[in-house]
Amino acid sequence: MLITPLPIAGAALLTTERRGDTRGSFGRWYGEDELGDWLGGQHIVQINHSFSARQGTVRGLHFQHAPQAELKIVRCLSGQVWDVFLDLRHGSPTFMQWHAEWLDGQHDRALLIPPGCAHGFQTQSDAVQMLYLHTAFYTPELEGAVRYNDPRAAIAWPLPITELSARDQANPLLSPDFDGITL
Ligand SMILES: Cc1cn([C@H]2C[C@H](O)[C@@H](COP(=O)(O)OP(=O)(O)O[C@H]3O[C@H](C)C(=O)[C@H](O)[C@H]3O)O2)c(=O)[nH]c1=O
Repeated sequence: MLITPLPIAGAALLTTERRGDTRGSFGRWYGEDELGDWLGGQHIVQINHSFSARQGTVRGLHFQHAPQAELKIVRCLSGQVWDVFLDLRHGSPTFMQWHAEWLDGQHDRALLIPPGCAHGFQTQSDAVQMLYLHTAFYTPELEGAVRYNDPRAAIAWPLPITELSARDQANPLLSPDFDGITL
């Protein structure tokens, strides 16, 4: 696994190998031993999957508050996404900065997103499947969100948005004096 640090502290692009043979291919996608300190002593406890039918769909941006703040590893299984995360950590040198990567089902790349960052993506094709590895259990009462068009985040979605959940449409805007979440 190649671990490439990203401009947001604690985030990385994970590139894994795909060993091909006459049957097809095999890849080791995750190894706690390979990630070591990047996991900060946390372990994967929940794995999720989503399917988005239509190009232009936006999901997010979501995060969980402490004590269920979670590290996420996200990978695209089919189709293509523009995957983005926003640093909400109080005191972080990259507070309120976002970073995005193109992920797709053909290239073995995944994003490691540290706790305290809100995550979202926009599909760039139809029929997108995403895999999410989480280090905390889903805890609705500790879920937080940033609205897709929050001017303080200024996320530059590549395409016009075609699908957005009612909940994500109604996500609150960050107050002008929001100075981050504590973990
Ligand atoms: C996350 C989650 C959700 N749910 C339920 C809650 C809703 O009834 C339904 C769909 O949830 P939601 O609308 O939050 O799904 P997305 O909008 O795709 O959000 C996800 O995608 C964005 C980009 C993320 O980063 C989050 O990991 C995740 O929240 O599944 C569960 O039952 N368990 C879970 O772990």
